[in-house]
Order: sequence, then structure tokens, then C-alpha cells
Amino acid sequence: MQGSPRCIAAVGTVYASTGPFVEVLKLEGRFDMSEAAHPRTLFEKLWDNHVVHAEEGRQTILYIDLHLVHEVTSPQAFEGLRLAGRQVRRPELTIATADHNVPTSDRSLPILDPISKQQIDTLSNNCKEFGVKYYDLNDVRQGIVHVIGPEMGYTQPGMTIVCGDSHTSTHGAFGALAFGIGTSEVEHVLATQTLLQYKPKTLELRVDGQVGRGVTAKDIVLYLIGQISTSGGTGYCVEYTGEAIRALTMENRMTVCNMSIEAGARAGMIAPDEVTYEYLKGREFVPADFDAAVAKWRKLPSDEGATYDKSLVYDAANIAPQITWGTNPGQVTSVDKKVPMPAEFSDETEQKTTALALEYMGLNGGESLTDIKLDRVFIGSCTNARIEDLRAAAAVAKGHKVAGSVSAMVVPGSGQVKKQAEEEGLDQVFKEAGFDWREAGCSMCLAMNPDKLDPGERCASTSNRNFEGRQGKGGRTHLVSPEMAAAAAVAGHFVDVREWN
Ligand SMILES: CC(C)[C@H](C(=O)O)[C@@H](O)C(=O)O
Ligand code: SF4
Repeated sequence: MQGSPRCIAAVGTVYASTGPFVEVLKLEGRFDMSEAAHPRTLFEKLWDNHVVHAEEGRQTILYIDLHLVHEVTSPQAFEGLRLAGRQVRRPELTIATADHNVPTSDRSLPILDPISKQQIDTLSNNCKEFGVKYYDLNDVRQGIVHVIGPEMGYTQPGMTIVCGDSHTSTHGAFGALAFGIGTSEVEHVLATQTLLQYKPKTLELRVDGQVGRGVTAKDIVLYLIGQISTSGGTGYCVEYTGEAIRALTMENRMTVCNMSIEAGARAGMIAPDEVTYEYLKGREFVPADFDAAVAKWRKLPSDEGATYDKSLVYDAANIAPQITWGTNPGQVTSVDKKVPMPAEFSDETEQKTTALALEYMGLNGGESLTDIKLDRVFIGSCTNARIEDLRAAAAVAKGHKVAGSVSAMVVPGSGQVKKQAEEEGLDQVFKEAGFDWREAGCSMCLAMNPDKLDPGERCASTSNRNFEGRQGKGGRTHLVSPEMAAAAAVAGHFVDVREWN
């Protein structure tokens, strides 16, 4: 690389000017740079392959291959470009959709909430003005940004992928370096197709052996967060390895990587393999010369002898279906356990946070998880609203009825997931069981749209955050797998899905 980056101040954002470097990088062909003197991890290869400029002790300028945009974190970024008289540097590497604010009821009706309507209209107008591909609400390809990227084959191994959204880690399931960025960084990427980043350390989370019946990818990741806590991944990029991870489908792998951020990690990734290539084959936006792309992707997995800054090993046989009992995803335990009591923790701070969480959740501690009664069930979100999730939930719900005391909804992650589910008759299974069948969007994952819990309502949710008020003010969230959620909807309380038939 020649020269050093210049910085241009513009409306409070400092752009690293990368003009010549980006072109050099393109010409060199980044994958050919993956041969190095020492064995490298998947993360190190991805990082090295995207360095535009690095200086000791300073942030590195990384080239970004794919930028995903949604309505919540993009308005000020586009406004910044407009004020600075700039264009989007690589519109063809940028795609947008509306997901957080969209109502999941009848799409032909107007959006009643004025703020939601304004955000969605603003995104549509910005995309038009800046030449960015926008999947609008009438497009079957609209959906949660982390569901539609992989579904259309935009997400590919070896890429750097960013989005103004913390669950961008989902895309790491393909062996990509994918992470969330803030709105000022969204502007930076729009303007330059690069990003300034400090290099994270590497953490290997290895899960050996095989999980038992009824134990899902969601249970694996909730278990891991329970083990390392919501700060266990801070400062790290996680690589998930081991037999139990390799055995997962692509959609399951996305569920695992999705929640990396809930462990505090910068990103989470899984090395690509035949499962990855098979999933991508034939999707709309994969490289035209697919075999040549696969040949490059095969060089990505960590080299024999490569070392991580830290490695932790777990046994899949110890993982049972998980349920969160508290107000962060690390406050989680196995379905056959009891809600913990503050006194069970040795650390005084943890005793206090447990007491506060229990109070918010309306629990005393000591109750069996299977005795907890539910008011609502939400099957959806970028963690668990892909077709395999819906199939798994439908298989549990089939032939049963949702308990009279429960209101349950299924929200597909995208229009295409919805269509596929309808072709398979899953919508009928859900509707006959008494579930509400909705249009695609983030929905009750975060209550930025009409789908919300009422104060005090208790919900079994397949989403990824159980923070106070996350699903509506005063709402109480228990995170579970789609199978556990469907069984809870039928029973009216949590049940151990391993005993379901
Ligand atoms: C609205 C968005 C910025 C936010 C995120 O970054 O994750 C949301 O998707 C979430 O899940 O809380
Ligand atoms: S589904 Fe939930 S976690 Fe995923 S992007 Fe939407 S709000 Fe965030």
C-alpha cells in the first residue's frame, strides 16, 4: 500500500479518504493475499484480506464488501452525505430494506404511526436519491435485514459485512467478518466503502460432541452466553468450532452467530464448509462463476496450528433446552432447573442484579421453570424466523391448540420465508392451532412497531434480547428456541420439549 490516509472533516464525521487504496486492493485480488508465513485463524485471514491501511497503535482502515441499511440507523447518515455534497461510493455494494418499524398486519393498510411512516418514507427517498437498491414493503424479498442478505446470496464467505445494527454478527455464519456499526460509521461506509476499526482479539468457543434430541442452535448459544456471561466476549471476535457447530445447518449457524453480540463480542463466525456452499448455490446474488468462488472460499478456514487469544471448550451433551429467567441473555438456565435465588450467587453484585431482575420479571426465585405461566408467545426475529425455525415450531404445534390463556404469533423473517411457509402449508398448521400468522418484520422483538407486550405480560420469545421493556414497557421476556416457544404456547406454561410428542 502506498501513501497514508488523509482525513476530511465533514459535518462531524471524519472520513478516511481511501481513493487510491481501494482500487489497489481490488486489482490485487484480496484472496490471493491469504497465503502467509504463519498459520492464521479465519478471523486473521478475513482481517488481513481487507486492510486498506494499518498503522501501529491506530485504527485500521478496512475495506467493506457489503453494507446493509435499514430505516432506523440510516436517516442521519444519508443527511450527512447530502450536507457534504457526497455520493454513495459503491451503491452496488449497498442494499436497504425496512424492517424495524414496519407493521406486520395487512400491508395494504396505511402505516398509522407517523414516526414509523416517516422513517420508512425517508429510507425509500434516500435510496432513490443515492441509487441504493431498496427492497420495499411490497417486494416479496423485504424482511429483516439479517434474514434477507443471506437468503438472496448477498452474504458470502470471505466478506466484510456491516450494518447499523448490532445483530449483523448473524452473517458471520458464512465465514464472513460481520459486525454492527453506529450511524456516523454508516455515513463513513456510505461515503468511502471503508471503516476504521481497532483489531479485536480472537476467542474460540468450541462445542465438542453432539446435542441431544430437542436441543437446538438457540440452546447452544444461550448456554454459551450463560457460561461466559454477557461480557465474556468483550473485545473479542468469536469463532465457533467443534463437532456440534459443524453439525448445524446454515440457518442454525446464523442463530448462533446472531447472538454473539449478546455475549459482548464484536463479531461471531463459523468457518465455511460444504454446508455453506450448498446453501449458497443457486441463490440470486452469488458470484456467476460459483465454482471459482468456492475454490477461493476453501482457503478461508483457520490453518492447522493457528492459535486464538483464548479458547474455551464445552461438551454438547451438557446442553439442555434453555430458558432465560432474568433481564439479560446471560441470566439463563436449563428447562429442568429452578429459577435461581440471589443467595445462590457468591458475588455480591450478582446477588443484587439477580434480585432486581427477579423483581422485574415478577419471579421469587426457586420456582420450577415449567411452572411459569405465559400470556404471550412470539415466534420471530432475526434469531429464529427462517424457514427451518418455522418448520420446527410447526412440527411441535401440529394437531394442538394454543392454550386459552395465551395469545401467540408467528412472524416470518422475510416475505420469501412467508411464501415458502405458505407453500408448505405451515401457515395452516399455525392458524389451525390458533397462532396469529403475520407479515415479515422485526415485530415484537423490539416493539418499535404496533406489536408490543402490555405492562406485566409474560412472553416466551424466540428473539435475542430480554432487556427490561424490550418487547413493550413493563413486558417480561423469556428467551427460548422455536420448539420451546411452540410447546409453551400450547401448554400455557413452559414445558420440556424433549418430552413432547
Ligand atoms: C434498532 C437497531 C439499532 C437495534 C440494534 O442495533 O440491534 C435493533 O436491531 C435491536 O435489535 O436492538
Ligand atoms: S429482529 Fe430484533 S434483533 Fe433482529 S434486527 Fe430486528 S430488532 Fe434487531
